[in-house]
Amino acid sequence: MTNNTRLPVFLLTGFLGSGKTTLLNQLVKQPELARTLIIINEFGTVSLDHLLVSHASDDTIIELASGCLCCSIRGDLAKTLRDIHWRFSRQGERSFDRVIIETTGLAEPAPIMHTLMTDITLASKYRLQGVITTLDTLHAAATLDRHPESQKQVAVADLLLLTKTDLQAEPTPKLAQLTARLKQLNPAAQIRTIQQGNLEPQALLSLDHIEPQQSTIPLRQWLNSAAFSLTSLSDTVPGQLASLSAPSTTLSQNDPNRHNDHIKAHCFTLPQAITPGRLEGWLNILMQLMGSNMLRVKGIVNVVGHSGPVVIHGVQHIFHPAAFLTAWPDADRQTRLVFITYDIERETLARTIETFLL
Ligand SMILES: Nc1nc2c(ncn2[C@@H]2O[C@H](COP(=O)(O)OP(=O)(O)OP(=O)(O)O)[C@@H](O)[C@H]2O)c(=O)[nH]1
Repeated sequence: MTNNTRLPVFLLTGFLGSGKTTLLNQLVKQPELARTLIIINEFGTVSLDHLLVSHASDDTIIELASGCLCCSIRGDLAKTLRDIHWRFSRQGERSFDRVIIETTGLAEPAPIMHTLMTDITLASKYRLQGVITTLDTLHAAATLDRHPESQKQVAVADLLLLTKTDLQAEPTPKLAQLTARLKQLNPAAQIRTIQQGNLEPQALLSLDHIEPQQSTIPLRQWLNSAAFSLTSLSDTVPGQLASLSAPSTTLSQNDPNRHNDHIKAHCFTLPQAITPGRLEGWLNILMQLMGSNMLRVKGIVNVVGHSGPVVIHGVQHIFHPAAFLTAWPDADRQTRLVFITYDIERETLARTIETFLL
């Protein structure tokens, strides 16, 4: 099925109390989002969030309680998504046009994304249009320090929303530091500040998480490798591994690297075309060796024998089918690979590239 026929799904994540429900409440009041089905997952036996979300028609809120979506009740989510097509139909007409899934504050988004990518029935009916992560500006720095889940929520986001900025009199150095840290963790994500959940629906509707071959977002913008290059160490030229091993930045007080975040963003540019066999072999090895720590991998690859770029995109050990585009968007034919990793250093990635890809 094409993008036009599959239903968009938005994943709303963010640490406990960071403003997910407040945002959802504002969004569902917007006419543009009227035909939205909401799935709320709460951890614990008594769930409250679904009571807090007001919606035009209450029967378009589904609550998945007593377990966390990313672990124990992923099957429930899959079943719910399979069933809602007929459950929410009136006289054969589906009564919703999109789905927003609000996760628990402690959920890791990647397993939920995998469910959407790997379940054949779901993948034929739904497409992930965006991952939105809320961060409470007052507590986000400490939360990122203490909770790897929070870092992972940032790493896979397309849109990062900094909430509760109204509680600070004016933009503070802390807010600037937080923004710099988020850019370090996920250079390609958009970052916005919001107050009391106010966000124009278009901010969601314009997201385009995957499938650049059908996307309205230009390829270069989708990859956004320029953002990675700005914040990562420096582009790698094969054969210069010695220089890669040396620390290349001096950490200052304001440097977001000083937090020792486990998550890092890396970008590699490779001038030469790559054979299909090597690309496949390298991807297999990469996934076998470090799949679970590869939070996000995206690439535009110059493959020998193809007139256009081959686009790769994976979340942890699961890759979307590669897309073979017919033409390059501009004269630049270089392969660009961007990674967001957990506890994987740049040198390690560089070595796999040099050894198995080149
Ligand atoms: N001042 C202020 N308060 C906010 C803002 N956003 C959310 N809050 C408040 O923060 C508290 C937590 O917000 P929620 O929207 O419930 O957060 P959540 O992420 O859904 O929380 P959990 O379901 O516990 O994970 C509530 O009391 C909200 O009213 C904001 O922008 N400004």
